Amino acid sequence: MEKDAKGEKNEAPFRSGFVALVGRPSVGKSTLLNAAVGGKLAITSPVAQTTRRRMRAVVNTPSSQLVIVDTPGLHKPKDALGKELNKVALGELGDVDVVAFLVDATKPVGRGDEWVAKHVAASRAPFKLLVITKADLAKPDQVRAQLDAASALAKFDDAMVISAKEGFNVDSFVSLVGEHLPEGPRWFPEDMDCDATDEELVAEFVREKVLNNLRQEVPHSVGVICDDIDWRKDGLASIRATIIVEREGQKGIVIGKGGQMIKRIGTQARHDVERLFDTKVFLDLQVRVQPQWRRDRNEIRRLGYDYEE
Ligand SMILES: Nc1nc2c(ncn2[C@@H]2O[C@H](COP(=O)(O)OP(=O)(O)OP(=O)(O)O)[C@@H](O)[C@H]2O)c(=O)[nH]1
Repeated sequence: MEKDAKGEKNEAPFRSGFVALVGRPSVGKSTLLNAAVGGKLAITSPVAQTTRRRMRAVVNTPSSQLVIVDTPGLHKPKDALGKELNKVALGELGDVDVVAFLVDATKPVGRGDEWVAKHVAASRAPFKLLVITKADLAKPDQVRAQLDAASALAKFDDAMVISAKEGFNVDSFVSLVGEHLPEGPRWFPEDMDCDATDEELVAEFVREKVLNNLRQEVPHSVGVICDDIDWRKDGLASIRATIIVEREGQKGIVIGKGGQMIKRIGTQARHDVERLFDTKVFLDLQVRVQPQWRRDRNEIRRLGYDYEE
């Protein structure tokens, strides 16, 4: 907490948001992501279809929470599949708060970098950071030349040099990015030290939106289950989730007049889920009344809460 000239407390706002790491294959994206998290991936998705899905990790600091999304290495597409993969990686640039463009210190800046940089330049992300990686493998002159060459590829808001392998400037990367995220809440619990499944994350987002919109009316008697995530061939995700309440009256409140409330909850949750999964999402929300579900220990577990005997 900072104090201003009058000695009054001046609390800095908490910041949170999404960060995309982009760059050519093998530039060091995953290594940076791992180093930033400190070896412990709070949230990862090492599941099937890794080509379509990205790793994501949550980095917590006292003043910020970064949700970092790793992308498949970008390359000039040679075929339809390459195009498809690139589309996934590039889609990420559309809706993140920070884009970090990684350039390998040891490889001459080339047409591959240029090609990725063009997309970075076109991104709407409010903060674009140039990161020269693998500094431990390059001489200072080489790093400087690399900085100059890469800086000319697009308009960056800042630039830095790191070595994820040696931990050099990784903390600075985290704090610089953190400073440029929008004000916002901690999306994920700080002590979340286990992997969360995609289903759990979706349920968490939906539940958050229900609580945000209906703070007074539907207190803790609401649970959310994500019933199904269908990763479609076209890269989109079709998701079904159920909001569970204890009484009919609560169901009406969650649905709202003419379905307005459930629509609002769905839109807000979908937006978050799309940012997290980095793909277009269809989110189908149902509301189910299940009296006293909180007394059913299996149901509680199914809803993702710990049940203590
Ligand atoms: N010496 C050194 N090697 C590094 C550093 N960062 C990454 N590497 C190495 O570079 C190689 C590629 O690193 P990755 O992190 O897998 O690269 P990536 O960008 O995620 O690769 P793709 O998933 O193919 O796009 C690995 O062998 C890393 O060990 C670094 O700071 N220093």
